[in-house]
Amino acid sequence: MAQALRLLSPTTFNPSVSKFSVTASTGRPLPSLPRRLPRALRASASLPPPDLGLIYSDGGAGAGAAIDVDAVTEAEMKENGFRSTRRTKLVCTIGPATCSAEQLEALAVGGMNVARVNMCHGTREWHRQVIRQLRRLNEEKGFAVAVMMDTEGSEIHMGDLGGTSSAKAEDGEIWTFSVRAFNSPLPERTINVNYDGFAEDVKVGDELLVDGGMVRFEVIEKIGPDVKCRCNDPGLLLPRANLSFWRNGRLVQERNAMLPTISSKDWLDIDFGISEGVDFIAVSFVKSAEVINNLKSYIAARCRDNEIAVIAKIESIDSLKNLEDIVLASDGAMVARGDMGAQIPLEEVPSAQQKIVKLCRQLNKPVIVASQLLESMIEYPTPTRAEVADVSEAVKQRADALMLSGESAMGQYPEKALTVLRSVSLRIERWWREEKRHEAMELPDIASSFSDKISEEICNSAAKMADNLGVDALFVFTRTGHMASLLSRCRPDCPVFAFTSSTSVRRRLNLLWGLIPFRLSFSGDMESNLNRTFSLLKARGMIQSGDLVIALSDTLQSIQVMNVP
Ligand SMILES: Nc1ncnc2c1ncn2[C@@H]1O[C@H](COP(=O)(O)OP(=O)(O)O)[C@@H](O)[C@H]1O
Ligand SMILES: C=C(OP(=O)(O)O)C(=O)O
Ligand SMILES: [K+]
Ligand SMILES: [Mg+2]
Repeated sequence: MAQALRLLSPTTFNPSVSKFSVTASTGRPLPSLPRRLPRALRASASLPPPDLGLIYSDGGAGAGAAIDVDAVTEAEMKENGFRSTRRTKLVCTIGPATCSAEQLEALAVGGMNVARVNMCHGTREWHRQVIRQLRRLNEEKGFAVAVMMDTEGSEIHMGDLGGTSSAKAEDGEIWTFSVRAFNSPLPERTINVNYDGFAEDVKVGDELLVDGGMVRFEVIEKIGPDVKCRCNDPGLLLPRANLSFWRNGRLVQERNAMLPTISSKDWLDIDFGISEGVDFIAVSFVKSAEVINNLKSYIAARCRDNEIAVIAKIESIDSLKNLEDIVLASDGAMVARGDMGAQIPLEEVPSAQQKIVKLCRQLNKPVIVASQLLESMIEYPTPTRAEVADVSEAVKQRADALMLSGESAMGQYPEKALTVLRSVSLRIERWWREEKRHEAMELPDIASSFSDKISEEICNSAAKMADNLGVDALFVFTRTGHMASLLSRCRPDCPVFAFTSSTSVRRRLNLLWGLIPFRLSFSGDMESNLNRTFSLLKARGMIQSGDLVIALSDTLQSIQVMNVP
C-alpha cells in the first residue's frame, strides 16, 4: 500500500506521467497507519556470515535490471539491519603503507568510502597506479570507492632529507636551512628548502615551525642562501614537511599572498587528475572563492557532465576570513586541521572546526574533518583515549566524513586505524540516535530556482516524516545526486538509499553523510522503479516485506510512503 504526494513543477512536468494530478494527491485511501514495526524493533533472524569475497552487479535480467552494490554494504546491512549502518563516511590517504592491490582492497572492505592521493608526495606514475588499481577494484568487486586528488599548493616545505626517512632534531642543536641544491647525502644537520626567496624573507629572531609546530627553531643567523637556526622544541623531521615562520607571535603571511593558490605544477597535476577520472579535487591553501570558480570553469571546459567535484581545504587564515564565499563556490570543504593549527593558535582550531562543519551543512556541502584524528596509531596499534574523544566529537558534529592521513599513508596499522574510525562512528551515532540528543539545526533555504525549492521542501518534509513515522529507510531516485544530498543534509534517523544511473554520481555520493548509493538504471515511472528496486533488494535479502519506506524521486518530485510488498 502506498500513499503518494506528487508535486509537478513546470520544469519537470512530463506528459507521460500526467495521469498524476498536478497538486498534492494521495494515491490510495488512507487506512489507519498501515505500518508494521520498523525493522530495528523486530527480532532479527541470525544470518550466515557474509562472504566478503563476492561481488555484486546483478546482471541477471539484462543491463536494465542491474543494481550495483558492494559486498561490504550488503553484508553490513544484513548483519545489523539497515538502521544501524554507518552514516559517517571515511576517507583514507593512500601512501606506501597502503598502495598494493591487496592493501587497497582491505581498506575498501574495512569501510573506506573515498581514497585520497596527496600530490605533495610520490610521482604521477605512482599515483596513476593507485588510481587504476582502485578503478579495477570498483569494477571487479562492485565497490564505489571515490578518488580524491589533493593538490600540493604553493607552500614552503623541506626537501626529502637526501633519501633518509626521518631525522631527529635535538634541543639546542644548530641546523642549516638552505635554498642551495645539494648532492645527497646532505651535509650533517642541513635541510633543503623548496622556496628560493626563503633566505631573503626570514629575519633573525623569527620562529620557524616545522609541520605546524611539531618541531620549532629560532633563526639566529643568515649567511647568503643559508639560514642558521637553533632548535627550541625538539622532534622528528619528516621528508617534505611543511615550513612556516612567525614573527612577534604572528604568522608571516606577506609571502603567502604573493604565491598562487594553484601553482603551475598543481595545474599539471589537475590535468593528470582529469585524465585519470578522479572524482574530487581538493585544493590546498584556498584563499578566496575566485580560485575555486576558476578551477570549476577549467573542469567544466574539459569534462563532459562536469564530473569532478571541487573541495576547498580550509587551512589558512585567509580561508577562514572568506569562509562563506569559499564554501558557497565549492562542492564541499575539508577542515584541514594540520596546517590550520600552524596558522591560527591551536586552541582556536576546535571552534573553527565546529563553525565550518555547521556552515557546510547549512549550505548543503559535504565536509571532511581531517588530520591527526588517530595520529598515535601511526606507531601504535591502539588509539589514545583523547583521540577516540576527538573522533567522537566530529561524529557528534555530524560531519560528513572523517579522514586518515599518515595513519593510513605510512603508518604501521592502517587497517586498524580504519576499524577504530568505523567502530567509534557506529557507536557514537547509535548512542546519539537512541538518546535523541541531536539538536535540530536551522536549515536556511538554498534553492536558486523554483524547481529546486520544491525539491528542497520535499526533502525537508520527507526527512521529518521519516523521523516521525520511524521508517526503516528513505529511498531516493536521483539523476544528479542533488536530491540525495538534500536528504543527507537533514541528517534523518534512518539511512538513505540513493539510486542513481550514473557510476560517477554514485561514487561522489559516497562522501555524503548517511547515504548508501546504488547504481541502478531507472525510468520516469516511479511505480515500476519501486517495484523493480524492491524485488532486486529483496532477492538480495537487503530489505524485507513489510519494511516501511519513504520514496522520493527527482524526476517526479514526489513523496510516497509505503510498506515493501
Ligand atoms: N604518495 C606518497 N608517497 C610517499 N609518502 C606519502 C605519500 N602520501 C603520503 N605520504 C606520507 O604520509 C604522510 C602523511 O600524509 P599527508 O598528511 O597526506 O601529508 P603531509 O604530511 O604532507 O600533510 C606524509 O607526510 C608522507 O610521509
Ligand atoms: C589535510 C591537510 O593538508 P595536507 O595533508 O595536504 O597538508 C592539513 O593540513 O590538515
Ligand atoms: K596537499
Ligand atoms: Mg595542509
